[in-house]
Amino acid sequence: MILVLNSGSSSIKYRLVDPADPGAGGKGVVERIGEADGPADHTEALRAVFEDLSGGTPDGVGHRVVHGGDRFVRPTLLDDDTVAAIRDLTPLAPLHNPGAVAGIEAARATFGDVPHVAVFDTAFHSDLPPVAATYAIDREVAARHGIRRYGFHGISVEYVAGRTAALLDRPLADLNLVVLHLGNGASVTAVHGGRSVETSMGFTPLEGLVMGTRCGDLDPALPGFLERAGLSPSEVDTLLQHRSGLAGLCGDNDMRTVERRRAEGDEAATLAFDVYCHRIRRYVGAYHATLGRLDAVVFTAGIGENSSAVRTASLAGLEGWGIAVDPDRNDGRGARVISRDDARVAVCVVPTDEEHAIAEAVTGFLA
Ligand SMILES: Nc1ncnc2c1ncn2[C@@H]1O[C@H](COP(=O)(O)OP(=O)(O)O)[C@@H](O)[C@H]1O
Ligand SMILES: CC(=O)OP(=O)(O)O
Ligand SMILES: [Mg+2]
Repeated sequence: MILVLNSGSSSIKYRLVDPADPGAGGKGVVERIGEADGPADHTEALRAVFEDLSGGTPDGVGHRVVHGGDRFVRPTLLDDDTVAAIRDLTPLAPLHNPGAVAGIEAARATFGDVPHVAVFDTAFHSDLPPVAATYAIDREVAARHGIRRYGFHGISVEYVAGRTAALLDRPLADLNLVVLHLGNGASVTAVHGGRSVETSMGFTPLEGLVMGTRCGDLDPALPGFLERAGLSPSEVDTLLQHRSGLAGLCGDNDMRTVERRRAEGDEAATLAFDVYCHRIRRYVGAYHATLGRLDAVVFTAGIGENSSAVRTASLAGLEGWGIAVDPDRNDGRGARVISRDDARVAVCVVPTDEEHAIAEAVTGFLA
């Protein structure tokens, strides 16, 4: 059994995976770490996970780590040195890496005798073509600080690309895909023959699509403008990471609530929904151009898998590009093709499973 941990700043999602039997094993989430009614810290949270797993010791532990920087481009066995290196990457992923490090340290203290393996969101994008990875800024400044596009959600996107090939019954090597991972964080990736060739998140997971609380793309002059207007750098960070996106536009970061309010005619929620979908459509068009030929648009993660309204609105008006969603198929469930039979480009819904992908990676490190 492999224990997979997806540690956030205030929660630990966990899953016990039997690689030989994907249906088996328990899972759960411990939330509100550090709050009055929750566990005091990640170690105490892991104790609750441990109890829930009724005391069994896993054969290995897999950890999702969002930012691997330049150093980590494949699943990596953890020791004191690699944990320190992951901690050093915190400034690049302030929302994500601290929780991962806390989870890793607590888990290594709890399960000291088994291999711990970090699996990175950035790894799948590590060989992005230079034209897609390079920001047009002074090369020396960029080199000094390691400034380039890293890309994220790679564990999910790689897994979903493989599943899409199976769903379409075509070799992944032959497919050009646009994969939309729409969860709390949201990104879009162009996948050519199983490799990431363009992706919307960049140096950090803030760039690109509109997200639950993150702004995505904006004029790079804005942070400097806001600082000159009196906000501190950390206030600007908080604004763009936590008080933007759907939450900034309408006060709600949960797409279910946004959709309900929109159905009731709420103007702020309607604009938030429209801005969210407009941004997606723009990226689908841009990545179609990057790929030249497009075989499938793929929706995954919480919003991508569950919101038929987002899928419809994001792809509306693209019939001339060979993209047309069938309303009945769109309303169905599970992994499926939702495009019309006469459309040139397949549109797919493919549930992601980051924990399964991480468990598979850990298996390679077991004796
Ligand atoms: N039925 C649904 N309709 C619309 N949005 C949904 C639905 N179910 C879940 N979501 C949305 O999915 C998002 C969370 O996605 P998820 O992939 O679980 O995020 P993460 O793993 O990044 O925490 C939330 O915005 C939530 O509102
Ligand atoms: C990288 C990222 O944004 O992850 P999440 O969607 O889990 O917040
Ligand atoms: Mg997620």
